[in-house]
Amino acid sequence: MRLRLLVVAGPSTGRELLLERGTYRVGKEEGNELRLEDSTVSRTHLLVEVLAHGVRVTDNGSSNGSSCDGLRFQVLELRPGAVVRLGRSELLLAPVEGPATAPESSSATRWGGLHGKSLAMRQLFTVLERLAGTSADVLLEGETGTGKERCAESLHAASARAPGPFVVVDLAGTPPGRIEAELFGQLEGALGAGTPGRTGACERAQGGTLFLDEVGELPLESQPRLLRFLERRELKKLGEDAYRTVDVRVVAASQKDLAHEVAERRFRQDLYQRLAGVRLRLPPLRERREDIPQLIDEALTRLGEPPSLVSPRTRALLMAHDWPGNVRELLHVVERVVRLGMPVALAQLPSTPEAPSAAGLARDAPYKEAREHLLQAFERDYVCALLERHRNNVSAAARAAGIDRAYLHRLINRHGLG
Ligand SMILES: Nc1ncnc2c1ncn2[C@@H]1O[C@H](COP(=O)(O)OP(=O)(O)OP(=O)(O)O)[C@@H](O)[C@H]1O
Repeated sequence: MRLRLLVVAGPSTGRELLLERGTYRVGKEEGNELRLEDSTVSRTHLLVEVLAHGVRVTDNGSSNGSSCDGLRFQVLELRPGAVVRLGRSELLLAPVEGPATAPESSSATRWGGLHGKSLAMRQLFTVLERLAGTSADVLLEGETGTGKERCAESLHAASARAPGPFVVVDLAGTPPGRIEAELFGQLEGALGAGTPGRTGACERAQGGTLFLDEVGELPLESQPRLLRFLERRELKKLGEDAYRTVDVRVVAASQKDLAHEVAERRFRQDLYQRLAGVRLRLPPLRERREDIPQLIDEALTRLGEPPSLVSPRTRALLMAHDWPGNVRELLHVVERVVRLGMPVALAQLPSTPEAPSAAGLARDAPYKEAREHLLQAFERDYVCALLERHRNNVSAAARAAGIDRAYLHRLINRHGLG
């Protein structure tokens, strides 16, 4: 794995150093491989030596010392995801490609408002825990409903900024012509006589965290202003002459693959690089099905219901589903079960590859194959609903359906519903 050291806080935020082999120097003097324009950093503050699975960092007799996870060190071996603090600057050790996820995983199965026991989520918790102690900006990537906003909120709540505001701007839901006023604010009369003045989200987030949802939707012409804000934390309202400085952490999120947007020239490369310094991916639910039972139970507890409300059979069904709407969709289904007291049948879920609905049937498949597919889906759906209706009493279910009990048992086994 190729690694880089990325400056995530302090005056040189955004600067990075590729670590290939040998020893590198970090400090405020010219001539260091990574130069930090930070007066609280020594001339050559830190030595970084590349090892097989990480790096070794050595404090080079600095005046203000070096620390990691709040502990001062002389010599330390770092794994990807670690953050080192020198003076006011913070350096993150991150892989060159892909998200800044650490191979180490937390033993916790929740972090703030995020639940999950899968390896991917526990690795994410390790990185989030470390990032909470820094002021690094973060880019969260993931499909709809994977928990990007929840993640940003949890990061805010776990950070020293928690007493400050958490301000959300949905760039997909704001008309392009209004985005700059929404972000930076406007002076009274700036957009014509009588238009009211307003404070933008970047300023309202003073002392706290700004969450930029769907940052990929930011129009190209507004991108330089956001870049300037990210680099200098300076803004001016529409109609204003002078810049003002704010102290804000920025967490941005995107469903779109921003690197692809850059390749298509819809997103500026420099803005992407500034945003993607620390990139975290929220995996889709279908890649971490083992989290589903916990998410169901957590939702039931929140709604004041016992885990037994969702039967093992329904759970099996929910585990098999592909969840294109991810955790949001799962929570809606659980809420529906609670609210309507309605069992979940396959027909109520969008089609999954394992159990297609008639609507999802491939019409261009050969007739026999398509028919078999549909019958399988019908059988599974029917048996599920039947068992739910009869609270898993197979005899009663068989009687009501007018089929033999042994035959119903065979159907249950064939579809793995036992
Ligand atoms: N790991 C999780 N544990 C508990 N709840 C979660 C988790 N992930 C998401 N949720 C819940 O799922 C719902 C959707 O999450 P959220 O709004 O954070 O997703 P998102 O990725 O920001 O979606 P979108 O891109 O559509 O805005 C919320 O109710 C959130 O609380």
